[in-house]
Amino acid sequence: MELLDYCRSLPKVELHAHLNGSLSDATVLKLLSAREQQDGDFLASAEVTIKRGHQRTLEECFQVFRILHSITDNLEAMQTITQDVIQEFAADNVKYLELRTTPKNIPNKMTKKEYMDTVLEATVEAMKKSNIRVCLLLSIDRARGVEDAWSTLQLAKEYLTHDVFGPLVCGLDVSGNPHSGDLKDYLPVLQEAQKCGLKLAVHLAEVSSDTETLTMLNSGLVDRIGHGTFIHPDAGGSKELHAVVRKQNLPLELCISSNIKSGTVKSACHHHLGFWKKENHPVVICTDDKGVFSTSLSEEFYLGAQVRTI
Ligand SMILES: CNc1ncnc2c1ncn2[C@@H]1O[C@H](COP(=O)(O)O)[C@@H](O)[C@H]1O
Ligand SMILES: [Zn+2]
Repeated sequence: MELLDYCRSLPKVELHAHLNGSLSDATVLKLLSAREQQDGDFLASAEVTIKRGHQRTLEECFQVFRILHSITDNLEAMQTITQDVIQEFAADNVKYLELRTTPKNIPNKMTKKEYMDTVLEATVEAMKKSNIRVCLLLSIDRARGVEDAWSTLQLAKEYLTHDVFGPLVCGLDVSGNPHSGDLKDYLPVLQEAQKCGLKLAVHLAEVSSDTETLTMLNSGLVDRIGHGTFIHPDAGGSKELHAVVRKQNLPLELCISSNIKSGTVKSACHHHLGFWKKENHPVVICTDDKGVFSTSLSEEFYLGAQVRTI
């Protein structure tokens, strides 16, 4: 059996997938045609996704998210994308999926609660149709400010006691452009989240940022690290930083295509998966944004097999 087919045949777990970043070309086209903007001044899906061998800077990736958000700015679109994305992961033989998304308030269109209710309802429906278990992380976008983070936490807390949605909400994610804001400003929100029993997955060291990363890790609030690209000494991380991650034995969510296509890692064989595997450190291979980076979890497993651990 070909390696890629073998990767497809494996039952898989996906722990790091942003909902709006996971839109397939088919879903983007569906949304565009629903808006009848297909041949207007709107971007075609081919300009949204980053195909094999192509690259964008992280800044350019964040411009892509803005485009995607402009076509998912209503409840109908949110229902469509949630169902499509879950169904696509299920078709890739993903059996357990943790989806993360940033609740958004769009004046006259949806409140953050309506946004999340719609995502959760669509998740329940999608699970009935496919053989997949899905949980949700509510994302805090570090570019949206601390006030916005408090309101997202408040929403997450309300779900914890909800009969149907409660068991689906497993924690918070902290993401967003790593060049925006300072994560230490979010510590009070995250402390409160931890007190409420919410697990915390935090994007850390996606770009070189030793001081911020150490502050977050020393807070004892982080349950899983997203990316951690610049933690290990070979990537310029300090010995202290490496030692803290080892001591806390914090799992790393690794997204190979995302890092290569956004230019923070040179190639699959240079990926830090190799370093952490060699240390026998807990890692999980994930997609990050399967739509934007034009990938699937099976393809990420395939790339992972090319990472050298010598
Ligand atoms: C490429 N590496 C990354 N680094 C940091 N944050 C990222 C990201 N990829 C995605 N996001 C975060 O996820 C949002 C899109 O999904 P949702 O609208 O929440 O469903 C982006 O706006 C960003 O905040
Ligand atoms: Zn991410």
